[in-house]
Amino acid sequence: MNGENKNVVCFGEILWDMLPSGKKPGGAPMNVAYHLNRLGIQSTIISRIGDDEAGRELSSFLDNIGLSTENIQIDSDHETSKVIACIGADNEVLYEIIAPVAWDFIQYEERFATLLQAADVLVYGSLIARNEASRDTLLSLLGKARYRLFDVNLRAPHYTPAVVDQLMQAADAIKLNIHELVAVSGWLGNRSGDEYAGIGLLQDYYGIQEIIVTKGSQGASYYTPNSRHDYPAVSVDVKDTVGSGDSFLAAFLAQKLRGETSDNMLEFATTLGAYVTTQSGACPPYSRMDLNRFMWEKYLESIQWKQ
Ligand SMILES: OC[C@H]1O[C@](O)(CO)[C@@H](O)[C@@H]1O
Repeated sequence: MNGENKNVVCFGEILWDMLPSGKKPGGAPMNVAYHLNRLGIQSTIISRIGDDEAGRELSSFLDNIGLSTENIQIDSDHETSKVIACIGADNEVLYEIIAPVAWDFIQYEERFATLLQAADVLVYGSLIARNEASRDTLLSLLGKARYRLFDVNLRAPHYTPAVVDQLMQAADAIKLNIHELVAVSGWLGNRSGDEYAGIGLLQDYYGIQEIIVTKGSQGASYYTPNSRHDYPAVSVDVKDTVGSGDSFLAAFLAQKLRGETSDNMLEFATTLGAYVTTQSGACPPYSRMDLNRFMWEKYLESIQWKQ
């Protein structure tokens, strides 16, 4: 299976990340659509921009990379989103996500439902649900999707446990980092902070079939009701970690849609996530050759090849 006939709809924010190195296109669902598209899986983003220069620039970015702007609404009352991203200790990124912005007001359109009926997967996150208007649209669309992948992506202070719970209820699969797992399973009573206890709780409470956990230097794990796969982290010289988790998710999904094994899904996801941290911003350009070279270098490092 080569994934040619598969297609994914991503719902949520599209924005400019204002980084110390300059402004870069971003927004978790847009980043996922970007990487899927680069990896040869047809994808589209449903979002909303302002009727302004920043919005027109985002539209041209999408046009240039071959992502459709057909499902990007234009808001005449709210500006295109900008996020101030600062890099803290240990390469941790701190996001100041200004509100309200155009993507807080995505309106339901009947054609989105048609789009979803033909899509293999709907990808969504929690940030888009901070405002009632986009949240209502998302909740309506969740009912139409064939398969729902929730990228938990908690961005304080833009979420509440009640809304995250609602989004969890709808999910067939979720991706979250270890801190998010501790937080979300903590709301359900997991006081130990233990990964396996947390996973068990989410599986039992929500009946979620697939859970992907990223754990920084501890690598990543993929859980189904009767299996668990682990993959170690790849060590890199980090430029910035913006969008690394989003590229991880896109690579994981691309492999899954191609019918690859769990180990291949995790391996490729970890590799692309690591590669993106060596570049600036969430959507760097790259070719198959760039990824091959990166994987090869990492392999040589792992066997401690010395010239
Ligand atoms: O979506 C919220 C923020 O998260 C990112 O997607 C990275 O994961 C940024 O591009 C964006 O500013």
